[in-house]
Amino acid sequence: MKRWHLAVLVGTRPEAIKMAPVIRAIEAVPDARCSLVLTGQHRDLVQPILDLFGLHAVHDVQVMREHQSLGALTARALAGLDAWLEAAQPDAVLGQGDTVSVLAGSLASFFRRIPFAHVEAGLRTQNPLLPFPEEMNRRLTAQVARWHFAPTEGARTALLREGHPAAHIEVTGNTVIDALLEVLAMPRPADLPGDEGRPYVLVTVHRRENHGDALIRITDALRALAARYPEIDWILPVHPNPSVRGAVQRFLSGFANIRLIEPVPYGHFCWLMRGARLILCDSGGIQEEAPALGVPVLVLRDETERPEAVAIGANRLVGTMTEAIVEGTRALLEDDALYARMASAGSPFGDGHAAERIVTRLLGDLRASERR
Ligand SMILES: CC(=O)N[C@@H]1[C@@H](OP(=O)(O)OP(=O)(O)OC[C@H]2O[C@@H](n3ccc(=O)[nH]c3=O)[C@H](O)[C@@H]2O)O[C@H](CO)[C@@H](O)[C@@H]1O
Repeated sequence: MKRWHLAVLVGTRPEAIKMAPVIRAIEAVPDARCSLVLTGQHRDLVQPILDLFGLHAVHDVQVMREHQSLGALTARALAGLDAWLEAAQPDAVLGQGDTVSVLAGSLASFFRRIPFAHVEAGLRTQNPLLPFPEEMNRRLTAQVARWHFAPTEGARTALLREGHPAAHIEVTGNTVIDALLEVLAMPRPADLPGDEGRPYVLVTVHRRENHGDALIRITDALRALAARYPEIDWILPVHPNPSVRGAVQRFLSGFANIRLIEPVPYGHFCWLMRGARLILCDSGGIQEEAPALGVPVLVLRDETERPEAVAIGANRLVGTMTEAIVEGTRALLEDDALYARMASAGSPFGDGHAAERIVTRLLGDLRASERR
């Protein structure tokens, strides 16, 4: 019996979270095996996720260098992945989302004539520059992908509009919901930052287009909110990116109820989200996870590629202007009816079985192509 060799590429924290269920699903199939390959884009944030889900990488391309440009990073990832693909010759490669790692991985696979499967395909803002460079990374990846695993009907529609064949698109739900449900089925960790019994708002910010002035306006809003609501803790796991860390530490240190903490391991973070009164963030994954937990999100961006959660009223775009953030947060904290509507709006990103659907479709097509 042929044993199908599938390679999964992972560069950053969100890719590790979203591909962990896919790797597990591949490993559960008797005639398939999985090689996990890291690019090393977020080494420190990825390893704890691999440990949490019991995963081991077979190779790390180690792409990161100090102060390198996006071009240099992409070139290093492309060359490193190409060398691994030449030696390993997998039957198909899977990559997720919109990072430089997925762009380099899809292109490297194309050059080696190995079919590429794009997980979380079809997210679009319609603005090629926002978010930068992710919107272009995912559009380019779609050009070379053989399979587009779309999380929602809206993502499928976006792919059809760009001319991708319907037969190559499958709506699966987002694998982040698989990962979230798996973590919440594990025992709750005892030592969570929000365990002191005080209500708290969770805040994360890291998007490149929010570095600089937008981040300063966001910190202004958080200081105003912390002063206005002293009974609430404002908990910020600070992203390791130096542009984020510098501004956050400079403008938010030294306030009694603003708690700057290190990034929280995913196994803890899911529970931290679940216990939050609300979440302010520019993160993509959190916009998907929080509605499944019934926690309202105010999105610190002007656009989102996740309009489904905004359309049903689970999330709201507040942008990055200080007043709008303060006002949006005030409304949610003080208007119980608005809060209840957002918290009970529902979860549009899947049922926790996305990974199974992806692996079933992919292996089905590979087996069928062998018979032909
Ligand atoms: C433009 C855009 O939207 N792109 C997204 C982007 O990523 P993102 O914006 O979702 O990235 P982050 O916010 O860094 O990660 C989020 C994850 O991290 C968990 N988390 C967070 C803080 C913490 O302290 N501990 C944690 O565990 C959290 O629960 C969540 O699951 O790239 C992905 C890859 O291609 C894409 O899929 C995805 O479209």
